[in-house]
Amino acid sequence: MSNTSNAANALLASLRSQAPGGRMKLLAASAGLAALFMVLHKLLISSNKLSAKASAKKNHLVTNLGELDSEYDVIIIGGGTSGCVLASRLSENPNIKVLLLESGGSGKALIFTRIPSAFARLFHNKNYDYDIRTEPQVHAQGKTKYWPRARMLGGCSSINAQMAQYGAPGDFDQWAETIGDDSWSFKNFAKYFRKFEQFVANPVFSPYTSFSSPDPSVKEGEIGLTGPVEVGFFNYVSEASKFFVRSCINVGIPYTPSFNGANGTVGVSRIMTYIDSNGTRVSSESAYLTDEALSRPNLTVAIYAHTTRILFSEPENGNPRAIGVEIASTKDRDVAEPKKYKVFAKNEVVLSAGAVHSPHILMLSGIGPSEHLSAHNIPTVVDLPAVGANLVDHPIVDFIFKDKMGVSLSFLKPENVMDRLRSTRALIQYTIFKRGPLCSNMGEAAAFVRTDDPSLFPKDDFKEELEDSTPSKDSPDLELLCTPFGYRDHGAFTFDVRTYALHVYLLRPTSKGYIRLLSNNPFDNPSVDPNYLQTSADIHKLLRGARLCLRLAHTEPLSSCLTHSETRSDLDHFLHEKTDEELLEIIRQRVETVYHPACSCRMAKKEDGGVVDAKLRVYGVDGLRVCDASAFSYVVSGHTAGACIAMAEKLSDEMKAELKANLEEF
Ligand SMILES: Cc1cc2nc3c(=O)[nH]c(=O)nc-3n(C[C@H](O)[C@H](O)[C@H](O)COP(=O)(O)OP(=O)(O)OC[C@H]3O[C@@H](n4cnc5c(N)ncnc54)[C@H](O)[C@@H]3O)c2cc1C
Repeated sequence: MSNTSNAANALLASLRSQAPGGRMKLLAASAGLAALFMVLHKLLISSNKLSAKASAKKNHLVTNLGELDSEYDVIIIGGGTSGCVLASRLSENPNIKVLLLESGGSGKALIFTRIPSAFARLFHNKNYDYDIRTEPQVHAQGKTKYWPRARMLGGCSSINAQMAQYGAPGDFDQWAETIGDDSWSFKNFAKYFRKFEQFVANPVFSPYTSFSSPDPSVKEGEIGLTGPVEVGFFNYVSEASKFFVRSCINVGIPYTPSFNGANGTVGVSRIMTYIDSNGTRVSSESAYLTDEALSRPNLTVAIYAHTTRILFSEPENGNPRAIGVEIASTKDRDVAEPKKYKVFAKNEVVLSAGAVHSPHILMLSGIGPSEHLSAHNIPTVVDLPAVGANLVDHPIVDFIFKDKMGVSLSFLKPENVMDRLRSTRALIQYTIFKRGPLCSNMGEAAAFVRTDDPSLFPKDDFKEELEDSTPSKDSPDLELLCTPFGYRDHGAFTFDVRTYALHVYLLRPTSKGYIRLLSNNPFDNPSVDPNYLQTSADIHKLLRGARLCLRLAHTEPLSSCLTHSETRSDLDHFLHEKTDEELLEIIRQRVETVYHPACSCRMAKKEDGGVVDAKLRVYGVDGLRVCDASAFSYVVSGHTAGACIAMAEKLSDEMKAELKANLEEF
């Protein structure tokens, strides 16, 4: 409401101040279209709210925590990317009674999660985002960084950039080696990617076109066709992103039809996305918590149900056992003494609250570094120092250029009447055809490269030897991305000219940080420190990536798209003239999260800093597992949602088999 009236006021103001007689018709047309924009916008939002309310009612999402049963077979904490998969898959067995607890509401009820380009509109809104700020980054000019983390069903899959690239095969082989269990190796684990994927060919564009006439380089079986998560190439791709792909090929990055194949992920391509053929985001809520799943009598999904701690029994034969959870309504988060409820788990509790909140909840429950827990008056249940340690995140650096050819989508954040006209047209196009610029997922194309590739980084120009942190030679350590407009501060700041942006991020950082408690109030955010650029290798690899981005901006055909005569100091047309020292300082100043925190409860041997074993069971306690990005052994060389979904598919299969055996015993 406030956004639309702001737009209307801005439009009226510009009409009053600018309108000379000759432009009256254009302005009147703009006013008409802007009014239409507002009506469409309202209609979209209200129809979405109505259908969301209707569907919440029909699907019995529980909001009154007093209505919950006292006992379930399995309780899952966190209805995010991984939690929705677990709840849906486990409850396929009608004999397993499952409770899913989510701190937020429904994600698919929100219009800004549905429209692929709109996700940043939910950032900082405390009803939908935990609105986390990191500790000051010692190696990045002491600045704190904003970390969006979704509070809603679907979790971060409801607000992410929908890029469906899952990492490199070597990542999973390294997980298998780290934990000493071959079920995690790519050759065994890849079947879980195929299990969740439902590839739908876009008749207008697809590198594979269709499986009846596949691209010769793509083998059938390299992508799943029948899973719940629709993936494909239905995202909008701006002209500049197509030029980016060609410029990458021109500097020597090979074209690849698939980033997820057995041949590795190195190369450049248009990105496959979690956007369906109807131009709508596919989240793990929309894919797994279907009407059919929600109507199962053995599945209960409680929303606005914030877990305050896990409950344990006294140790009987050595280990304490997780027997249930304590919860409070998220709506009471500002109440001094919120009402608490207890729900018990007959078999297992699974923690899927994400890389920030899974270690947070463990520590609130007494599992973590004992001294740290005591400092916050939390009695230790298990002294497990690795909880919250080993946090790794992908750091990103952005470069912004002025667009010369009108290909930028900057108009989606309108600055003037012409922008409003174009965004109205885009909204109409989306409303009627579910196509067009609003279907941009922002990261439209990407390139994955290695910093030791001599064709991109010749030894004469890049002399420094950098430690190889990749798991195998087919794994990249840098990703280059293009977005169809430039922004800073995660979209909070845009430019008053049309812009285009290139970004580079480090895929295998060696810098490590932590998650720690700030207080013992379960509604407070924890302390988050990714420790960006702690190691010299990390910043020097980003420097190589920065040089490559700047080279691409000056390589045809992308170069002709950008106004290189532009001398504004907040744009980057002349950055390639800077010395390495100057560029290193710019990297320190600009580094941000690319939203992929992981490894804070990592799967590894206990003596190597592990929190969970190969079956994702927490060391030293029975009946408790962690399944989400926090359990990654190492962060994947790419985007993290796919590996979370596949991990949850794997655990569901294993738990179903174990629980079936248990149920048959009784
Ligand atoms: C802006 C953004 C863009 C991204 N872009 C991409 C991309 O393009 N492609 C990609 O693959 N990945 C992307 N990612 C990363 C990816 O989405 C995440 O790594 C992944 O979704 C994490 O899944 P998860 O299951 O670990 O946690 P989440 O999905 O974060 O789920 C955790 C859930 O637990 C809930 N929870 C937390 N605490 C409690 C509590 N106390 N009680 C009850 N519930 C609780 C949360 O509300 C949340 O729903 C992006 C992430 C963001 C934020």
